[in-house]
Amino acid sequence: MTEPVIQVAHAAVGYDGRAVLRDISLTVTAGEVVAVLGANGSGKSTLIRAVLGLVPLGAGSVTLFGTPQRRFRQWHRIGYVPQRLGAGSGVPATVGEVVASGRLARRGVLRPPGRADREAVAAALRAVGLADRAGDPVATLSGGQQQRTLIARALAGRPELLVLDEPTAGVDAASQEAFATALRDFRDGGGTVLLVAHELGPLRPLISRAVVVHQGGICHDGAVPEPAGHHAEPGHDHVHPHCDEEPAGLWSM
Ligand SMILES: Nc1ncnc2c1ncn2[C@@H]1O[C@H](COP(=O)(O)OP(=O)(O)OP(=O)(O)O)[C@@H](O)[C@H]1O
Repeated sequence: MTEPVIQVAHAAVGYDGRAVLRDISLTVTAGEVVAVLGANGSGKSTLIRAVLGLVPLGAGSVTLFGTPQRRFRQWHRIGYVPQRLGAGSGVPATVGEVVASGRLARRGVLRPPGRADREAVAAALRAVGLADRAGDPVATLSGGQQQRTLIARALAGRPELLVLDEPTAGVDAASQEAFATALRDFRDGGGTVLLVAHELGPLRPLISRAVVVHQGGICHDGAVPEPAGHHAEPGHDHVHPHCDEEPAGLWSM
C-alpha cells in the first residue's frame, strides 16, 4: 500500500486559546483531489494551514509523506497557493519572475537558474494559459490572471502535492477553465491535490472526494455534495454544507 501523502490524526487547532478545530482526522492518498468545503469561518483555511505547519497544533499530529510534520524538510514536494495573496502587491515583478520564484526551493537561492528551471517555468506558464504574458508586470494583470500566476508559481516547483486555498474565488470564467485544465494535467501526472473551495464550478468533475468542515469538526468525508434547492439553479454552483440541517439526500451523488 502506498504511504498517505497527508495524515491528520485527532488534530486540534485554535488561535489565542480559542478552539477552531477539534479532533480532526483526515487522510489524503496519492492521486486524490480532495476539496475542503464549509461555511465562512468554519476553519477550512485553518485546516490546510495546520497541515502545512503554518499554525501550530494544540493536540494530535500531522504526517506528510510518511514523516511527522515537525521533522519534515522536503518542502519542495509541496506547492502552496494561499488565499488571495495578490501577486502584484506593489512589487514590480513580471509574471515570468514570479513564476520563476517557485523554483527557489528546488535550486537554492545561490545557484543560477538552469535549463530545468527555465523549462519548468515555461511549462507552468503554458499550463495556466499565460505563456504570452511572461514579460508583463504582474500588476497589469486581472485578479484572475494574477491568481493563475500564483498557481503557475506553485506548479513550477514540480511539487507532488498542491495545497490551494480558494484558488478560483473571484476568478473569471476563462481563468477558472484554465485552472481546471492545469489541475487535471497535474493530477494525470500523478499529483495529489488538497484545495479549499466555495464554488467548485469547472473543478467539480476533478474532485475525487469532499471533506466538509462544520462546527469545528469534519461532518462529511466522501462524495462531492450535489447543489440543492435554489443552489441547484443554473449558474449557482454553491455548496452549502450545513451537515446536520440538510436532508441526507444532499450528500448522495
Ligand atoms: N490568524 C488568526 N488569528 C485569530 N483568529 C483567526 C486567524 N485566522 C483565522 N481565525 C479565525 O478562525 C476561524 C476560522 O477561520 P478560517 O479562515 O480557517 O475559516 P475559513 O473556513 O477558511 O473561512 P472563509 O471561508 O471565510 O475563508 C474564524 O473564526 C477566524 O476568525
